[in-house]
Amino acid sequence: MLIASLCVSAPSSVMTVVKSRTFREKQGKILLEGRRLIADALKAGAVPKMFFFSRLDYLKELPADKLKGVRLVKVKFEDIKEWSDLVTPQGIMGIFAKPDHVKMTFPATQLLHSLPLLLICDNLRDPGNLGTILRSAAGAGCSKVLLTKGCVDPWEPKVLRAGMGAHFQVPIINNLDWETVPKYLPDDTRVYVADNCGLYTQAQKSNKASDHGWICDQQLSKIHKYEEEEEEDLETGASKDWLPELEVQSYDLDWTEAPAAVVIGGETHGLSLESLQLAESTGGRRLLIPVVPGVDSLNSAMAASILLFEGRRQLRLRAEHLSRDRS
Ligand SMILES: C[S@@+](CC[C@H](N)C(=O)[O-])C[C@H]1O[C@@H](n2cnc3c(N)ncnc32)[C@H](O)[C@@H]1O
Repeated sequence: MLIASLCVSAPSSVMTVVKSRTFREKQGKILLEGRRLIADALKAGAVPKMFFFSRLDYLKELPADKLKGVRLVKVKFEDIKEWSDLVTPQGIMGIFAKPDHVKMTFPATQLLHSLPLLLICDNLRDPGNLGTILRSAAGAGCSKVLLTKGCVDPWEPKVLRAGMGAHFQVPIINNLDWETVPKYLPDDTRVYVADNCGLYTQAQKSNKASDHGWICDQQLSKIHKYEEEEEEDLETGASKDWLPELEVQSYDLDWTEAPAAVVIGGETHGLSLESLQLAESTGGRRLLIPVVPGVDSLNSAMAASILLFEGRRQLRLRAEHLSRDRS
């Protein structure tokens, strides 16, 4: 085992580079911290390039065959403490090649409990929220998590910290354009959008998409926005996308009869038009978690968790009924 002692004159500036999105994107490398996360990454087949550690014991806990050809650098615990994002630094950090979900091996127990339930994150910007969502998705047995362009990088240290190992339990497909999302969905998937519709309002009579039945207040405001844009377009002759009509249903009514994907909207702008269009084209609906009047919306991670565990409950109930019918 070849171990180098690193003379780092400005450790914090080295780590600033290693933790930056530019480093991850240009170099295709990520930083992982902590013994458990590093062990999970190695088990999943992630490729290590370099380890910083303060005690040899920490390296001995890792599988020796995975350390071949890896640069091993012994540093002072004070350095690790300075670089660390953890409340209790664990004395080891590793630089890995950015994992590719196709080449990763996910834990057998996770695969055994995997359900025809997917999650799509639509412009989620908050690292803590995304990490929490990934952890819930792994816990609920989601088969995949798709992140559209505009979401925070899942390999950012704060996302990794909140994810608590979920990155190596469930496949995460990142940086997707909406046009490519359907390629990652199983056949016949219905896409449902999580929608904090607020108060329902009987749509006023008009010739627009709001003609039929009950729709969300929020949807009405979006419709007004698109109507204004449409009027502008009449002058230029350009045609605009129309606002999809999607039924609203309470999240606790059955929605898992086909493979289901749930879209969670971003913290600031909520759901995108593209997510509504995909839901409409796949026969999906809006899922509403009813809240007490006057409460605006739930935090996106909370809403995602409620919906995913409800999806899990429904799928397990269906499986139980099926097995009872067969016996
Ligand atoms: C904080 S909310 C978005 C608020 C945003 N300002 C808006 O007006 O849409 C983030 C996302 O969480 C989900 N969400 C929040 N509350 C929900 C509820 N009561 N029912 C279903 N989904 C909800 C939705 O996907 C929403 O887009």
